[in-house]
Amino acid sequence: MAFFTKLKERLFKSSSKIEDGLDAIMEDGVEEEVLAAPEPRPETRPEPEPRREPVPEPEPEPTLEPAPDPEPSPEEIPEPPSEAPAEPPLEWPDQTPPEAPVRAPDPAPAPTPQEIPVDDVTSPAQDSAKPGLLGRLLGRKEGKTVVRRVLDDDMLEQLEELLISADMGVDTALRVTANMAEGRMGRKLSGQEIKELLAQEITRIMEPVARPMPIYPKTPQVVLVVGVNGSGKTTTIGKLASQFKAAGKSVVIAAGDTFRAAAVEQLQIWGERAGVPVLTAPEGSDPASLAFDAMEKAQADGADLLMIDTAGRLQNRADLMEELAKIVRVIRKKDPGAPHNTLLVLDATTGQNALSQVETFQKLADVSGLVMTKLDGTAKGGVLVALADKFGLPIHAIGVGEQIDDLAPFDPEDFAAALTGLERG
Ligand SMILES: Nc1nc2c(ncn2[C@@H]2O[C@H](COP(=O)(O)OP(=O)(O)OP(=O)(O)O)[C@@H](O)[C@H]2O)c(=O)[nH]1
Repeated sequence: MAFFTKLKERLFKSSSKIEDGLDAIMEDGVEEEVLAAPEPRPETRPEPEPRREPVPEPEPEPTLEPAPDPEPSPEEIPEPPSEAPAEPPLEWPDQTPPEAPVRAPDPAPAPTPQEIPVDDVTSPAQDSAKPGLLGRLLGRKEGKTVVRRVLDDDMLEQLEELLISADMGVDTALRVTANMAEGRMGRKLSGQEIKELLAQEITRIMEPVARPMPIYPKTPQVVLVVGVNGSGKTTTIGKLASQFKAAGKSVVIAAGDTFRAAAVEQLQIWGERAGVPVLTAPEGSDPASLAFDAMEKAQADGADLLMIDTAGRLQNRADLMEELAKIVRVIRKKDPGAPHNTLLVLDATTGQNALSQVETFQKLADVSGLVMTKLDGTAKGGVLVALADKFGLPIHAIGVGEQIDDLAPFDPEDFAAALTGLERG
């Protein structure tokens, strides 16, 4: 699926964080596996030689025998190609800020040089630049050996920490790992199996909330769009308007954040792009009055949808609550069932903060669904899982860029695969 590829590329910061973390967890616990397993190289040569000792010539010089090169004590096996001694582990954390992973197709965000070495370097050089303490083991992994690790308490704890660091939140991370472990403790799992299990759990949590915004037969359908400043309300309205228009719906937009001239201008630009009329009011005028006018126009024009932008000033919560309540009161004079949807737009880069925004806006308005923006370029995509787990609100769409077509329906399987770095056919 084309969008999956795009999503995976865009979500790379999140996915590579979890993916790299999973790789590190696997490699961290794999010692016993590798030691007990293949890689006979170093052993084969040395062994045969010592047997030459009992040769003939029981003459002098018995001392020469032990001297030769062999003597490969079996304990040394861990030393593969002597590339990366013990130092790289110390360097690795410095070079690798929290996010900058290895697979970085996206040039915009992290200006770090790690982006380039991506696929070109398939050699040990790349491996040794990976998670530090594993340098030695990685050399060995080159072969076709499947690395497995026993699922034990230690590993579960590492998984929990990884998911928490990926912004899934403590409760969700614990639940996810507990489910992953159920019936599997003590079993040896490969990295691929772990990714699959994790993706499966994430999909399970996300599936019930993956619902497109419902479209009702009654028109105009009024969509109130709320969210803090900068969360992406304007952009999302523009993208949604464009999609609805492309689907044959007629749309009207009301620029309800009348206190910010810049916000109104932005919305007008998006309206132009989408080919949708944008109703505005003088700066500082009553947003409810604009909403009322917009409602009249939408009804008069026979529009299918009216999208109302709102202010996002959380600093003055009481004012904002009153403002939103007034908008609702006023449009209900025209249609008692309005607004039919109240979309809360959340910025994924705020991570755990998104959770408190949902709580706050649920008190301010009757939130009916979420749109999560800026999933591109953030390592905090895991917060969606926490949101789904905690609130169960429908996620109607996700924003993965600033362009008009960078809004996609939320697909739980694609998302889970992208987040965990699971390859999908
Ligand atoms: N990368 C990325 N940027 C986004 C996305 N959605 C919105 N943005 C950017 O986020 C910034 C804020 O978006 P707006 O749509 O203006 O946010 P807003 O909530 O309307 O903000 P106010 O007008 O201040 O209330 C803009 O620079 C957008 O281009 C997204 O999905 N991905």
